[in-house]
Amino acid sequence: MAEQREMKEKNPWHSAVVILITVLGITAIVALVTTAVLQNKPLLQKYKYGIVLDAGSSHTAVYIYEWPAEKENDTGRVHQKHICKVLGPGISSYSHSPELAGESLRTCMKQAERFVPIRRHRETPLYLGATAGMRLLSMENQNVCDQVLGSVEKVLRSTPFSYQGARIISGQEEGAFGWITINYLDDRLKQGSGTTGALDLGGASTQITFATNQEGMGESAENTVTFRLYGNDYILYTHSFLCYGKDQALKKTLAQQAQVGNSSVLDPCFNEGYSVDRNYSSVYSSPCIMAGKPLETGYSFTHIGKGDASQCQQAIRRIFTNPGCNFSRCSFNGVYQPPIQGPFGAFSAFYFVMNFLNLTSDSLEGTREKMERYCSTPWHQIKQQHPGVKEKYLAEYCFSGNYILSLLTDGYKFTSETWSTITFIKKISGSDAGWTLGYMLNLTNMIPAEAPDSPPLPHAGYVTLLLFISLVIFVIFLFSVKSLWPRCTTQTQII
Ligand SMILES: O=P(O)(O)OP(=O)(O)OP(=O)(O)OC[C@H]1O[C@@H](n2cnc3c(O)ncnc32)[C@H](O)[C@@H]1O
Ligand SMILES: [Ca+2]
Repeated sequence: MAEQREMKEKNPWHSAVVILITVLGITAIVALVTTAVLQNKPLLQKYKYGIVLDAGSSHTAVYIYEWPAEKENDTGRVHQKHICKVLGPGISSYSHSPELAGESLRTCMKQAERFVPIRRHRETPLYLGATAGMRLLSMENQNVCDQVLGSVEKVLRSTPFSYQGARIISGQEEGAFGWITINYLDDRLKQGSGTTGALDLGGASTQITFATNQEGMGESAENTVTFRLYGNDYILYTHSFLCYGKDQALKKTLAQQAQVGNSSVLDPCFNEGYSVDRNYSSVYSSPCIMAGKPLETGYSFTHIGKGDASQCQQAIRRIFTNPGCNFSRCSFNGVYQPPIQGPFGAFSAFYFVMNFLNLTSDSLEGTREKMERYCSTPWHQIKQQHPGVKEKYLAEYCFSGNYILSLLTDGYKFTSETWSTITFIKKISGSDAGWTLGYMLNLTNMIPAEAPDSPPLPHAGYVTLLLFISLVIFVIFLFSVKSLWPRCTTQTQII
């Protein structure tokens, strides 16, 4: 017994010191890991905001974006918090009373004041970008165009936000920023791998933008945009076709079918049974249709639907001119276009129309067949089937679907094979596809040219490694203490 007590006394494993060291060791490891975890835990999230007004030809929309304050330069962090659609037409339609253009924005701007926390108002940048409607107005009457911009500027300056300017953006910017938006939202820019091309169909213009390799891009400098984003270089092909948005294309197609003096126009792009009286001046009231405009347009005509998709496409094909191509290859109107490189995201009216027609996942042949069927359905039946849909949109879907088919195939040269690379999209991760997000990211320098330095290990990996090393040290320590024990025991036995 005495021997045993002596052994226990001499056994360091049972001594108070060793127990204390063990407890301290475990406590130290727990403290170390807890500190590592807490150190990297995000602080209470603080958000920043940005507002962009998309002053389109058909309407204006106010987009409010939000992002975590400390993650500004991380891709995919900015998202759309709210969209407010301004009531009434686009600002370019206020040419007869420019001051009302600004007034039309007030309701949405009041809404924006509620969506952005008051303490952030002063620092929130506010931009307005106007697109094809204002480009056309500036061609028609620069003075009125300036008055409209002055009127929206006055109202935007009166808001509590940090007003950064209202301007007409170029077609190149519209295309390139649309491309940035969808690739940013898809989180493709940081990876530096494949990107998605952008197809945007507005009311007055349409844009095609895709990344391409350098070969051949020297052919047309005006169609080339280069970016360095997150350390990757991109060469983009982009073109904006003014007057080829769906409203202007409809006017062009109708003007080409109408002969002044005729009291009726039989239109294959409208359903049979459709019949509306129109004035010739409404058809020719656009700088897009100046050519061929008769001196006397004060007549009216009855616009009658005939409902024939293939005839409609023939009529549409005639609005794409073919003046000869001065480059190695062209899309239409003598515009350079390198071979298309998919995949593509097609948004705005591409989506509205194809979604309504239930054509977002059909083959090219399937799309043609469905269009034939839709156009040949009598107008009264179409109205019966879709009682909740705005009649103007409903009447135009036969034209719009055929226009999209023709623009993509006859215009941009998509084939049965490449058609399947197009995805019709409205939103990506809750944010609308369109040029506004890319525009704001660019103006606020939120996409750095070089990839930001990141720690060699992700946070979880860092904590795991720390835990592992601590455990190894602790185990080594225990073994070294234990290795003393038999020696002590032996000594005891000898004694
Ligand atoms: O880019 P620009 O050419 O300036 O024009 P926009 O910005 O005003 O054009 P949108 O993309 O907002 O809309 C494109 C067209 O789609 C129309 N549109 C909007 N919603 C629609 C819907 O649900 N169904 C059919 N057409 C729709 C709208 O009237 C325009 O003619
Ligand atoms: Ca637009």
